[in-house]
Amino acid sequence: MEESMGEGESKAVVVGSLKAVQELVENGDEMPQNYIYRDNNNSSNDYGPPVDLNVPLTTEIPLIDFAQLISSSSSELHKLRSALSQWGCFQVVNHGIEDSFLDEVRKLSREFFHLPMVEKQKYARPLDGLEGYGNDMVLFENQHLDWTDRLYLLVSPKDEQKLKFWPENPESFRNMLYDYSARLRQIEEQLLKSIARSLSVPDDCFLNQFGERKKMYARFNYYPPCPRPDLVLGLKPHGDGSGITILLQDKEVEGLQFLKDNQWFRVPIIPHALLVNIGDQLEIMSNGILKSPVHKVFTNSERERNTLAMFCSPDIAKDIEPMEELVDDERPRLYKKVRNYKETYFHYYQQGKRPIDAVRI
Ligand SMILES: O=C(O)CCC(=O)C(=O)O
Ligand SMILES: [Fe+2]
Repeated sequence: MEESMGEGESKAVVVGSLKAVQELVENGDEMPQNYIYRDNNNSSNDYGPPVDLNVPLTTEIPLIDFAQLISSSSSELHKLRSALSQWGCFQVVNHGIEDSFLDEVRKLSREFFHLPMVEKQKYARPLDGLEGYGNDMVLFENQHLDWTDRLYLLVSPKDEQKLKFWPENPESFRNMLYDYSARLRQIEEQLLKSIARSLSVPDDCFLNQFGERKKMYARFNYYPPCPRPDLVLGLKPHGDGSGITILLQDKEVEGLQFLKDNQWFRVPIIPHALLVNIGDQLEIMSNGILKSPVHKVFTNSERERNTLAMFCSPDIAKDIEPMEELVDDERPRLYKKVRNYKETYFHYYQQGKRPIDAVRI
């Protein structure tokens, strides 16, 4: 990481382990203060009141046909570019993964979170680690907490996998994750090529910048029902630190919202679509043409919600910077060179700040 990323202004501390949100719910505990957005008008971030129960549903997030995209249909490429420069996200259909497999992924994810706590604790994230089962990572005193438990695992490169965090229960969980990530890697590669093509830069240029040792992380998000959806968020507003993120949404329970032109929109559920969004690193590489959208997750008091986010990012040893082809007099270079962007990402993230602001020129 370049110095320019700066040290966070607040000191990072490991505050200690928290109860899983699920435990708070099951024990009927009083809501801990750190989850509550008390002064909704004076939020700690720049995106308006964090919790808003009146956000409209949008039908405008583009739907992209994967098969047409890889056949280089010019209208689909055009749609892709406009989706990514306006919304920073799209839903992809016709991606080739069978509906039944997506349902299986959802089923096994849900089953994991429904195991007894002692069983899940076998995969607990260590205090100073990223991977494993746990809840929101606490880096700062008085940090706001998200109403979510999660299982976070590195799936690529394979020789960096930490299998001790990979559940052996449910029995087919590991195989499911191997299979799902293999399928997603193909989709990721095709998408990176298509995105390049839509920007009229060489097909492989993002893939080359990602490198042979590109990273893929899986984050299984579990949002238990929340007694105060009017005061608590499932996930605070953030842009992803990835290159691109491919999200499998819950098939029945809504929760995701995107910010576009300073207005929040709820994302509709399309049961067998995958939702793709740009992360900060692709915004940087594209010199800001592709937008890493700010998004958040709201809670509800009735039903749990399960999602699976796959974060696809460049090799951390590689420098990330705007591509020369996308810098010119009309579009001067907007971002500095960075390496290992994820390293300090979480420090900004946990303070409700945008890490990408630190690399803007
Ligand atoms: O659960 C969701 O709908 C979104 C998850 C997300 O934004 C993330 O894991 O970064
Ligand atoms: Fe996200």
